[in-house]
Amino acid sequence: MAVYTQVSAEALSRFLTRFDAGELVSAKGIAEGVENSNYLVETTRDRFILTLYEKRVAAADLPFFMALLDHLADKGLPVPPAIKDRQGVEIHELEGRPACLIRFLPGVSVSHPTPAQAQAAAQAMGQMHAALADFTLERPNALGPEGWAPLAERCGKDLDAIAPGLRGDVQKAVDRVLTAWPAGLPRSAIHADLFPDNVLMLGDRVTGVIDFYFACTEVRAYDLAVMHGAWAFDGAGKRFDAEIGTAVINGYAGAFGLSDAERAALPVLAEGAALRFFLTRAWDWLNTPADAMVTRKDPLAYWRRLEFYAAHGSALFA
Ligand SMILES: Nc1ncnc2c1ncn2[C@@H]1O[C@H](COP(=O)(O)OP(=O)(O)OP(=O)(O)O)[C@@H](O)[C@H]1O
Ligand SMILES: N[C@@H](CCO)C(=O)O
Repeated sequence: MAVYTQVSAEALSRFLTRFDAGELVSAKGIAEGVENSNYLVETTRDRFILTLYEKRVAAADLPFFMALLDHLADKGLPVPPAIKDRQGVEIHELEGRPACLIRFLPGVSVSHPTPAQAQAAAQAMGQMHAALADFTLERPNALGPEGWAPLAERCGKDLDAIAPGLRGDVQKAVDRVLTAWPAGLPRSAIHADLFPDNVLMLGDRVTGVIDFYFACTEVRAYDLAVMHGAWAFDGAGKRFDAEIGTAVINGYAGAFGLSDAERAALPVLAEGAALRFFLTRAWDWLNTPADAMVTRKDPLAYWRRLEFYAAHGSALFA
């Protein structure tokens, strides 16, 4: 579920009077997603997504995310910008939470992408990187390489409750990846979480790229590494799909380009990306009560990816 904050019909109707968005017809909580509260709102004019930002999104970061979305939408990319009210304001407060009314985009996220869909999504990432070349705002990556050792430390010995010996193995993996981490690759604003559930599609066409709330300034090719890990394995991280992996790399390289240095760094970037999702999932796993209404995501699914990249990474991206 992802409705942490209930919005009353009265409060929502009042909220909508700030916009030229029509009057409230219906509002339904959206079950997908785990980070924020999302509603599908129908008015007499249109459909919108209402998002109330919860624990992981800091209000201070919203201007960066909204500027990024405006920048991409202005360049014609299928991303959902926030709707401006009559005063031109995008970021509001509702029921005590920061809130935005967001453009609704058609499409559905595919749970088992085909190579053609993976290629189209990777092309969309390439187009996004091209459009971000002149985006000047910056946001540090709180879940980037400098954050991994402290996060592993905070998970601590409880990691061994996920799998025996995991804590020591994680420390070794963090050390290994940080030692090999590339210096000097081009940096840019990136999405940083381009999983299949964050891409809306109709057939093989990308109709929406959503959920920019981890977007940050980072090594640009790291975005591609995140995508590769998220798209080219089954959910459990047990089976690698080489055809999807190739479609992701070729889709991106065809749309934006991939330098030799970036390609050579992909094995370690992919290991780093796997580590990032392993660590945040492990933290959530250890700190979310088993009976919470939120589905915990399996950290080991990303540990398996990390092991796969460590074993096969250099052959994979050659
Ligand atoms: N602009 C949009 N247009 C259409 N549907 C959207 C839009 N934004 C979000 N959705 C729908 O709402 C769902 C949840 O959105 P989102 O993934 O942003 O939630 P979240 O809680 O921030 O997520 P996550 O757990 O993936 O980080 C999506 O799966 C999608 O179905
Ligand atoms: N994509 C992340 C969740 C945060 O968006 C994961 O699957 O662990």
